[in-house]
Amino acid sequence: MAAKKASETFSKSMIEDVHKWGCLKQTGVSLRYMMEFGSKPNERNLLISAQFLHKELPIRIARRAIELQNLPYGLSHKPAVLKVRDWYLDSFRDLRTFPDIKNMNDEKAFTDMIKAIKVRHNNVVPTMALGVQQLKKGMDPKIVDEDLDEIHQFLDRFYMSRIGIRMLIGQHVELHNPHPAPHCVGYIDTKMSPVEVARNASEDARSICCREYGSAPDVHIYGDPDFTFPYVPAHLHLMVFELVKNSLRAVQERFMDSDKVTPPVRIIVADGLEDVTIKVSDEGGGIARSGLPKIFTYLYSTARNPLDENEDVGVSDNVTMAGYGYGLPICRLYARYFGGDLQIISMEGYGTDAYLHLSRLGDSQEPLP
Ligand SMILES: Nc1ncnc2c1ncn2[C@@H]1O[C@H](COP(=O)(O)OP(=O)(O)OP(=O)(O)O)[C@@H](O)[C@H]1O
Repeated sequence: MAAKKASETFSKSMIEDVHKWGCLKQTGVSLRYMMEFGSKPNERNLLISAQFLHKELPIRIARRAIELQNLPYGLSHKPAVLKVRDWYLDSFRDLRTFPDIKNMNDEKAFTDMIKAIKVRHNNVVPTMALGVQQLKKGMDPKIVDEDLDEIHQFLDRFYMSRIGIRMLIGQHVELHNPHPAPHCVGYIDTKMSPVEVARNASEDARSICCREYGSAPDVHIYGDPDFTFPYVPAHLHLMVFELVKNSLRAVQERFMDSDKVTPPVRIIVADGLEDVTIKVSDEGGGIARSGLPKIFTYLYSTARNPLDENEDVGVSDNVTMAGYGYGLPICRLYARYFGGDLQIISMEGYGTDAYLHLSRLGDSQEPLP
Protein backbone atom coordinates (compact mmCIF):
# COMPACT_ATOMS: atom_id res chain seq x y z
CA MET A 1 0.00 0.00 0.00
CA ALA A 2 1.37 3.41 -0.93
CA ALA A 3 2.30 5.52 2.07
CA LYS A 4 0.11 8.55 2.64
CA LYS A 5 1.47 12.04 2.95
CA ALA A 6 0.62 13.85 6.19
CA SER A 7 -1.34 16.41 4.13
CA GLU A 8 -3.69 13.69 2.87
CA THR A 9 -4.78 12.72 6.37
CA PHE A 10 -4.33 15.97 8.30
CA SER A 11 -5.61 19.42 7.33
CA LYS A 12 -3.27 22.10 6.02
CA SER A 13 -4.06 24.37 8.96
CA MET A 14 -3.17 21.64 11.39
CA ILE A 15 0.18 21.05 9.74
CA GLU A 16 0.82 24.81 9.95
CA ASP A 17 -0.09 24.67 13.62
CA VAL A 18 2.43 21.85 14.13
CA HIS A 19 5.17 24.03 12.65
CA LYS A 20 4.14 26.97 14.80
CA TRP A 21 4.19 24.94 18.01
CA GLY A 22 7.38 23.15 17.06
CA CYS A 23 9.20 26.51 17.25
CA LEU A 24 8.06 27.31 20.79
CA LYS A 25 10.43 26.82 23.70
CA GLN A 26 10.17 23.63 25.73
CA THR A 27 10.20 23.79 29.52
CA GLY A 28 12.21 21.21 31.46
CA VAL A 29 11.30 19.91 34.88
CA SER A 30 13.69 18.46 37.48
CA LEU A 31 13.17 15.31 39.54
CA ARG A 32 13.22 17.45 42.67
CA TYR A 33 10.53 19.76 41.29
CA MET A 34 8.32 16.82 40.26
CA MET A 35 8.71 15.41 43.74
CA GLU A 36 8.01 18.64 45.61
CA PHE A 37 5.12 19.63 43.38
CA GLY A 38 3.57 16.17 43.43
CA SER A 39 3.79 15.78 47.18
CA LYS A 40 0.68 17.97 47.49
CA PRO A 41 -1.70 16.57 44.85
CA ASN A 42 -4.59 18.89 45.80
CA GLU A 43 -7.07 20.24 43.26
CA ARG A 44 -5.15 23.44 42.77
CA ASN A 45 -1.92 21.62 41.93
CA LEU A 46 -3.63 19.11 39.66
CA LEU A 47 -5.17 22.00 37.76
CA ILE A 48 -1.82 23.79 37.46
CA SER A 49 -0.16 20.56 36.31
CA ALA A 50 -2.85 19.87 33.68
CA GLN A 51 -2.63 23.45 32.38
CA PHE A 52 1.15 23.15 32.13
CA LEU A 53 0.89 19.86 30.18
CA HIS A 54 -1.80 21.30 27.92
CA LYS A 55 0.76 23.83 26.75
CA GLU A 56 3.97 21.79 27.05
CA LEU A 57 3.01 18.47 25.44
CA PRO A 58 1.98 19.91 22.04
CA ILE A 59 5.34 21.74 21.87
CA ARG A 60 7.32 18.59 22.55
CA ILE A 61 5.16 16.44 20.27
CA ALA A 62 5.22 18.97 17.41
CA ARG A 63 9.04 19.01 17.45
CA ARG A 64 9.19 15.26 17.08
CA ALA A 65 6.54 15.19 14.35
CA ILE A 66 8.54 17.73 12.33
CA GLU A 67 11.75 15.75 12.75
CA LEU A 68 9.97 12.56 11.71
CA GLN A 69 9.09 14.26 8.42
CA ASN A 70 12.66 15.24 7.62
CA LEU A 71 14.87 12.21 8.14
CA PRO A 72 17.75 11.39 5.80
CA TYR A 73 18.04 8.46 3.36
CA GLY A 74 14.28 8.22 2.94
CA LEU A 75 13.72 6.96 6.49
CA SER A 76 10.73 9.33 6.81
CA HIS A 77 8.94 7.43 4.03
CA LYS A 78 9.25 3.97 5.51
CA PRO A 79 5.80 2.64 6.40
CA ALA A 80 6.69 2.03 10.04
CA VAL A 81 8.03 5.58 10.45
CA LEU A 82 4.90 7.02 8.81
CA LYS A 83 2.83 5.11 11.31
CA VAL A 84 4.79 6.64 14.19
CA ARG A 85 4.50 10.11 12.64
CA ASP A 86 0.72 9.69 12.43
CA TRP A 87 0.59 8.77 16.12
CA TYR A 88 2.43 12.02 16.90
CA LEU A 89 0.12 14.05 14.65
CA ASP A 90 -2.99 12.41 16.13
CA SER A 91 -1.77 13.23 19.62
CA PHE A 92 -0.93 16.79 18.64
CA ARG A 93 -4.45 17.21 17.28
CA ASP A 94 -6.04 15.73 20.41
CA LEU A 95 -4.11 18.16 22.59
CA ARG A 96 -4.72 21.23 20.45
CA THR A 97 -8.42 20.63 20.04
CA PHE A 98 -8.86 20.24 23.79
CA PRO A 99 -10.34 23.48 25.19
CA ASP A 100 -8.75 25.51 27.99
CA ILE A 101 -8.73 23.69 31.32
CA LYS A 102 -10.76 25.77 33.76
CA ASN A 103 -12.11 23.40 36.39
CA MET A 104 -11.75 19.89 37.79
CA ASN A 105 -14.15 18.42 35.23
CA ASP A 106 -11.95 19.68 32.44
CA GLU A 107 -8.93 18.40 34.32
CA LYS A 108 -10.42 14.92 34.58
CA ALA A 109 -11.26 14.79 30.86
CA PHE A 110 -7.79 16.05 30.02
CA THR A 111 -6.17 13.41 32.23
CA ASP A 112 -8.16 10.67 30.47
CA MET A 113 -7.07 12.03 27.13
CA ILE A 114 -3.34 12.11 27.92
CA LYS A 115 -3.61 8.64 29.41
CA ALA A 116 -4.92 7.49 26.02
CA ILE A 117 -2.07 9.33 24.27
CA LYS A 118 0.44 7.43 26.37
CA VAL A 119 -1.17 4.13 25.34
CA ARG A 120 -1.22 5.19 21.68
CA HIS A 121 2.55 5.63 21.82
CA ASN A 122 3.30 2.36 23.65
CA ASN A 123 4.86 0.68 20.63
CA VAL A 124 6.90 3.58 19.31
CA VAL A 125 10.30 2.03 20.08
CA PRO A 126 9.84 -1.33 18.31
CA THR A 127 7.96 0.34 15.46
CA MET A 128 10.80 2.80 14.88
CA ALA A 129 13.21 -0.14 15.11
CA LEU A 130 11.22 -1.76 12.35
CA GLY A 131 11.47 1.43 10.27
CA VAL A 132 15.24 1.53 10.69
CA GLN A 133 15.37 -2.14 9.80
CA GLN A 134 13.33 -1.47 6.63
CA LEU A 135 15.81 1.26 5.75
CA LYS A 136 18.85 -0.92 6.39
CA LYS A 137 17.52 -3.72 4.22
CA GLY A 138 17.06 -1.64 1.12
CA MET A 139 20.05 0.60 1.65
CA ASP A 140 22.76 1.41 -0.83
CA PRO A 141 25.85 -0.49 0.40
CA LYS A 142 27.87 2.66 -0.26
CA ILE A 143 26.25 4.21 2.78
CA VAL A 144 28.54 3.29 5.63
CA ASP A 145 28.02 3.33 9.37
CA GLU A 146 29.46 6.85 9.78
CA ASP A 147 26.82 8.21 7.41
CA LEU A 148 24.19 6.84 9.70
CA ASP A 149 25.39 9.04 12.53
CA GLU A 150 22.69 11.55 11.70
CA ILE A 151 20.02 8.88 12.15
CA HIS A 152 21.61 7.77 15.36
CA GLN A 153 21.59 11.30 16.74
CA PHE A 154 18.00 11.76 15.69
CA LEU A 155 16.99 8.55 17.49
CA ASP A 156 18.81 9.70 20.63
CA ARG A 157 16.87 12.99 20.61
CA PHE A 158 13.65 11.24 19.71
CA TYR A 159 13.81 8.61 22.47
CA MET A 160 15.04 11.09 25.05
CA SER A 161 12.08 13.29 24.29
CA ARG A 162 9.78 10.29 24.52
CA ILE A 163 11.10 9.42 27.98
CA GLY A 164 10.32 12.98 29.09
CA ILE A 165 6.83 13.05 27.59
CA ARG A 166 5.94 9.70 29.18
CA MET A 167 7.39 10.74 32.51
CA LEU A 168 5.32 13.95 32.56
CA ILE A 169 2.09 12.19 31.53
CA GLY A 170 2.67 9.25 33.86
CA GLN A 171 3.49 11.52 36.76
CA HIS A 172 0.34 13.60 36.27
CA VAL A 173 -1.89 10.53 35.89
CA GLU A 174 -0.35 8.85 38.96
CA LEU A 175 -1.04 11.89 41.11
CA HIS A 176 -4.73 10.94 40.83
CA ASN A 177 -4.10 7.59 42.44
CA PRO A 178 -6.15 7.67 45.67
CA HIS A 179 -3.95 5.02 47.30
CA PRO A 180 -0.35 5.74 46.35
CA ALA A 181 2.25 3.22 47.49
CA PRO A 182 4.03 4.27 50.70
CA HIS A 183 6.50 7.14 50.17
CA CYS A 184 5.69 7.34 46.45
CA VAL A 185 4.99 10.62 44.65
CA GLY A 186 3.65 9.63 41.28
CA TYR A 187 6.35 7.57 39.58
CA ILE A 188 8.98 8.67 42.11
CA ASP A 189 9.74 6.57 45.14
CA THR A 190 11.23 8.97 47.67
CA LYS A 191 12.78 6.00 49.47
CA MET A 192 13.81 3.71 46.67
CA SER A 193 16.24 0.95 47.61
CA PRO A 194 18.54 0.42 44.60
CA VAL A 195 19.56 -2.99 45.96
CA GLU A 196 15.94 -4.12 46.05
CA VAL A 197 15.21 -2.82 42.54
CA ALA A 198 18.41 -4.46 41.27
CA ARG A 199 17.32 -7.75 42.85
CA ASN A 200 13.91 -7.67 41.15
CA ALA A 201 15.35 -6.65 37.80
CA SER A 202 17.99 -9.41 37.99
CA GLU A 203 15.36 -12.00 38.75
CA ASP A 204 13.33 -10.86 35.74
CA ALA A 205 16.41 -11.03 33.51
CA ARG A 206 17.27 -14.48 34.88
CA SER A 207 13.83 -15.82 34.05
CA ILE A 208 14.14 -14.61 30.45
CA CYS A 209 17.56 -16.26 30.31
CA CYS A 210 16.14 -19.53 31.70
CA ARG A 211 13.36 -19.42 29.15
CA GLU A 212 15.84 -18.99 26.33
CA TYR A 213 18.71 -21.23 27.44
CA GLY A 214 17.21 -23.57 30.03
CA SER A 215 19.42 -22.16 32.79
CA ALA A 216 20.86 -18.86 33.96
CA PRO A 217 24.06 -17.77 35.74
CA ASP A 218 23.65 -16.57 39.33
CA VAL A 219 23.54 -12.89 40.12
CA HIS A 220 25.22 -11.70 43.33
CA ILE A 221 24.31 -8.29 44.65
CA TYR A 222 26.56 -6.35 47.04
CA GLY A 223 25.34 -3.21 48.81
CA ASP A 224 23.25 -2.02 51.74
CA PRO A 225 19.62 -3.04 51.14
CA ASP A 226 18.49 -0.37 53.62
CA PHE A 227 20.09 2.45 51.67
CA THR A 228 17.44 4.51 49.85
CA PHE A 229 17.26 7.67 47.74
CA PRO A 230 14.55 9.32 45.61
CA TYR A 231 14.36 7.93 42.10
CA VAL A 232 11.95 6.37 39.61
CA PRO A 233 11.99 2.59 40.27
CA ALA A 234 10.52 1.75 36.85
CA HIS A 235 13.46 3.52 35.16
CA LEU A 236 16.07 1.84 37.33
CA HIS A 237 14.42 -1.54 36.86
CA LEU A 238 14.55 -1.13 33.10
CA MET A 239 18.22 -0.11 33.13
CA VAL A 240 19.45 -2.87 35.44
CA PHE A 241 17.31 -5.41 33.60
CA GLU A 242 18.97 -4.51 30.28
CA LEU A 243 22.49 -4.61 31.70
CA VAL A 244 21.99 -7.88 33.54
CA LYS A 245 20.31 -9.42 30.49
CA ASN A 246 23.39 -8.57 28.40
CA SER A 247 25.71 -9.99 31.04
CA LEU A 248 23.72 -13.19 31.45
CA ARG A 249 23.67 -13.71 27.71
CA ALA A 250 27.44 -13.21 27.41
CA VAL A 251 28.24 -15.51 30.36
CA GLN A 252 25.75 -18.14 29.25
CA GLU A 253 27.06 -18.18 25.69
CA ARG A 254 30.63 -18.49 26.93
CA PHE A 255 30.14 -21.16 29.56
CA MET A 256 27.17 -23.23 28.48
CA ASP A 257 29.24 -25.83 26.68
CA SER A 258 32.24 -25.68 28.98
CA ASP A 259 33.25 -27.84 31.94
CA LYS A 260 34.22 -24.78 33.95
CA VAL A 261 32.00 -23.48 36.74
CA THR A 262 29.80 -20.68 35.44
CA PRO A 263 30.90 -17.45 37.13
CA PRO A 264 28.15 -15.27 38.63
CA VAL A 265 27.25 -11.81 37.42
CA ARG A 266 28.15 -9.34 40.19
CA ILE A 267 26.25 -6.17 40.97
CA ILE A 268 27.76 -3.59 43.32
CA VAL A 269 25.71 -0.67 44.57
CA ALA A 270 27.75 2.28 45.88
CA ASP A 271 26.19 5.31 47.51
CA GLY A 272 28.31 8.40 46.95
CA LEU A 273 27.45 11.98 47.86
CA GLU A 274 26.81 13.04 44.29
CA ASP A 275 26.00 9.75 42.55
CA VAL A 276 24.65 6.35 43.33
CA THR A 277 26.67 4.03 41.08
CA ILE A 278 25.63 0.54 40.15
CA LYS A 279 28.26 -1.66 38.59
CA VAL A 280 27.26 -4.78 36.69
CA SER A 281 30.29 -7.04 36.15
CA ASP A 282 30.48 -10.22 34.18
CA GLU A 283 33.04 -12.68 32.94
CA GLY A 284 31.30 -13.19 29.64
CA GLY A 285 34.39 -12.57 27.50
CA GLY A 286 34.00 -8.81 27.00
CA ILE A 287 33.62 -6.87 23.78
CA ALA A 288 36.40 -6.31 21.24
CA ARG A 289 37.78 -2.75 21.34
CA SER A 290 36.87 -2.29 17.69
CA GLY A 291 33.26 -3.16 18.51
CA LEU A 292 32.95 -0.78 21.47
CA PRO A 293 32.06 2.38 19.49
CA LYS A 294 29.13 0.51 18.00
CA ILE A 295 27.44 -0.71 21.14
CA PHE A 296 25.63 2.56 21.78
CA THR A 297 24.27 2.83 18.27
CA TYR A 298 20.78 1.77 17.33
CA LEU A 299 21.90 -0.17 14.34
CA TYR A 300 24.12 -2.75 15.92
CA SER A 301 23.46 -6.04 17.66
CA THR A 302 25.28 -9.33 17.50
CA ALA A 303 22.00 -11.11 18.14
CA ARG A 304 19.63 -12.16 15.41
CA ASN A 305 17.03 -9.47 14.89
CA PRO A 306 13.62 -10.57 16.20
CA LEU A 307 11.95 -8.33 13.64
CA ASP A 308 13.30 -10.46 10.83
CA GLU A 309 10.86 -13.14 11.77
CA ASN A 310 7.70 -11.13 12.16
CA GLU A 311 8.07 -8.15 9.93
CA ASP A 312 4.61 -8.48 8.43
CA VAL A 313 2.88 -9.32 11.63
CA GLY A 314 3.94 -5.99 13.06
CA VAL A 315 5.49 -5.88 16.44
CA SER A 316 5.23 -8.56 19.05
CA ASP A 317 5.32 -7.73 22.74
CA ASN A 318 7.54 -10.69 23.47
CA VAL A 319 10.64 -9.80 25.36
CA THR A 320 13.62 -11.73 24.06
CA MET A 321 17.14 -12.07 25.32
CA ALA A 322 18.60 -9.73 22.72
CA GLY A 323 18.02 -8.50 19.27
CA TYR A 324 17.12 -4.92 18.48
CA GLY A 325 20.46 -3.57 19.64
CA TYR A 326 18.50 -0.92 21.55
CA GLY A 327 19.25 -2.05 25.10
CA LEU A 328 22.39 -0.02 25.78
CA PRO A 329 21.55 3.23 23.99
CA ILE A 330 18.09 3.39 25.59
CA CYS A 331 19.52 2.49 28.97
CA ARG A 332 21.99 5.39 28.71
CA LEU A 333 19.19 7.80 27.79
CA TYR A 334 17.21 6.81 30.89
CA ALA A 335 20.32 7.38 33.00
CA ARG A 336 20.96 10.77 31.39
CA TYR A 337 17.36 11.86 31.67
CA PHE A 338 17.81 12.57 35.39
CA GLY A 339 21.43 13.69 35.11
CA GLY A 340 23.19 10.30 35.30
CA ASP A 341 25.19 8.34 32.76
CA LEU A 342 26.23 4.87 31.63
CA GLN A 343 29.75 3.68 30.78
CA ILE A 344 30.84 0.31 29.50
CA ILE A 345 34.38 -0.91 30.12
CA SER A 346 35.43 -4.16 28.56
CA MET A 347 38.36 -6.53 28.86
CA GLU A 348 38.24 -8.63 25.75
CA GLY A 349 38.87 -12.25 26.61
CA TYR A 350 37.59 -11.78 30.16
CA GLY A 351 34.46 -9.73 30.74
CA THR A 352 32.56 -6.48 30.85
CA ASP A 353 31.85 -3.86 33.54
CA ALA A 354 28.89 -1.55 33.12
CA TYR A 355 28.87 1.53 35.37
CA LEU A 356 25.46 3.05 35.80
CA HIS A 357 25.69 6.47 37.48
CA LEU A 358 22.51 7.93 38.91
CA SER A 359 22.51 11.51 40.07
CA ARG A 360 21.46 11.75 43.72
CA LEU A 361 20.72 15.42 43.80
CA GLY A 362 17.75 15.34 41.47
CA ASP A 363 18.35 18.98 40.52
CA SER A 364 19.31 18.49 36.91
CA GLN A 365 16.72 19.67 34.41
CA GLU A 366 15.38 17.25 31.83
CA PRO A 367 17.57 17.31 28.70
CA LEU A 368 15.28 18.75 26.05
CA PRO A 369 16.25 17.87 22.50
N1 LIG B 1 28.04 -7.66 28.98
C1 LIG B 1 28.31 -7.83 27.68
N2 LIG B 1 29.22 -8.77 27.28
C2 LIG B 1 29.51 -8.95 25.97
N3 LIG B 1 28.93 -8.26 24.97
C3 LIG B 1 28.01 -7.33 25.28
C4 LIG B 1 27.66 -7.06 26.65
N4 LIG B 1 26.74 -6.07 26.66
C5 LIG B 1 26.51 -5.75 25.37
N5 LIG B 1 27.27 -6.48 24.54
C6 LIG B 1 27.32 -6.41 23.06
O1 LIG B 1 26.73 -5.19 22.66
C7 LIG B 1 25.65 -5.43 21.74
C8 LIG B 1 24.60 -4.38 21.91
O2 LIG B 1 23.95 -4.54 23.16
P1 LIG B 1 22.49 -3.96 23.36
O3 LIG B 1 22.06 -4.25 24.75
O4 LIG B 1 22.47 -2.52 22.95
O5 LIG B 1 21.64 -4.76 22.31
P2 LIG B 1 21.21 -6.29 22.29
O6 LIG B 1 21.44 -6.88 23.64
O7 LIG B 1 21.90 -6.94 21.14
O8 LIG B 1 19.69 -6.21 21.95
P3 LIG B 1 18.48 -5.64 22.87
O9 LIG B 1 17.94 -4.47 22.13
O10 LIG B 1 17.52 -6.75 22.92
O11 LIG B 1 19.06 -5.26 24.21
C9 LIG B 1 25.19 -6.85 22.04
O12 LIG B 1 24.58 -7.45 20.92
C10 LIG B 1 26.51 -7.53 22.41
O13 LIG B 1 27.21 -7.93 21.27
